[in-house]
Amino acid sequence: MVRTLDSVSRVGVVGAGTMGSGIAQVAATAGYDVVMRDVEQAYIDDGFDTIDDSLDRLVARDALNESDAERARERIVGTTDLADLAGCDLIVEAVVENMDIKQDVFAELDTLVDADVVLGTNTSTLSITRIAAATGTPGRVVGLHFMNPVPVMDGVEVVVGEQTGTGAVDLAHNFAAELDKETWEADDKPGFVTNRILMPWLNEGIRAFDEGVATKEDIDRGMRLGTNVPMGPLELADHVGLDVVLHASETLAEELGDRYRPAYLLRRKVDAGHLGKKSGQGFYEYD
Ligand SMILES: NC(=O)c1ccc[n+]([C@@H]2O[C@H](COP(=O)([O-])OP(=O)(O)OC[C@H]3O[C@@H](n4cnc5c(N)ncnc54)[C@H](O)[C@@H]3O)[C@@H](O)[C@H]2O)c1
Repeated sequence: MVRTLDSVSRVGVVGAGTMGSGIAQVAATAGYDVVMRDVEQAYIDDGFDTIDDSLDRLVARDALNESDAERARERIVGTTDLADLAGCDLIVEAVVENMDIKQDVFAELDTLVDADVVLGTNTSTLSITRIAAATGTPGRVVGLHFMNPVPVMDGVEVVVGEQTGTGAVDLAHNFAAELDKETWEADDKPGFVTNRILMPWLNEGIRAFDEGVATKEDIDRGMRLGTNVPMGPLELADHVGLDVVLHASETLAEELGDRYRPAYLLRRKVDAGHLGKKSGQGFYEYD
């Protein structure tokens, strides 16, 4: 038996980067006390800067009132000490997308937190089952795949590993609902639903551009106007980060074969350090 939502009041978030800071923010906004852990104080400080900016933007557009934003901010505590997660009722891991690092984190968490605490992972492409294998309690490990940017996106993908128990799955859905997110469920197969379909779509957009099918602007316009998506493949790839798209595509290609092979131009952009919006240049240029 794992803890149900009624007994969750403190949430531990491992990793204070793009996703961890967002998850900490939405959990705190929903009223949970949050302990956010990263390996260095500088990363925690960056995480808090991201949270402050995001809360300010929400207040500016009247999506959140100022006192609720302040209260949310006060509910989040940062730490570099994993042991500070010991009293948490639910853990969400959002460290770098690397199996060895995630397995180390889960092995440590397994001995640190009570045996009925659900351990969620925000992995985009890695096997939940393999992450869970680093623990002695794989039944409590579940995929809790938030979308970027977490405070803006409405959906969370719940991923069920080979040994994930129904209690952990139920808690994942219920917790996401408490954060005002809708969920869908995927079996633990490479890329789950979202990245399995998104990654080849992005790569095909990049190949279409490289092969001269249309200008980059027209590829994006065509997909926006033609299929009613908010962003076309080249602008979305820039937004996600070209290094992130490359890494995810490589992981999926290892498992699913050639149809997931990254586009040549994607690799060339990453080799050049053109990573998209975050580096100021990708398929487009940014200020
Ligand atoms: N960025 C996205 O668009 C996106 C979307 C969905 C899911 N994800 C997944 O979320 C996870 C995190 O991605 P991100 O974009 O936030 O990465 P990020 O690089 O912004 O942040 C990762 C953080 O983890 C920290 N970290 C590394 N080892 C740690 C440890 N042992 N303990 C605590 N912190 C540690 C790093 O210092 C860094 O601050 C990955 O699994 C990624 O695949 C990312």
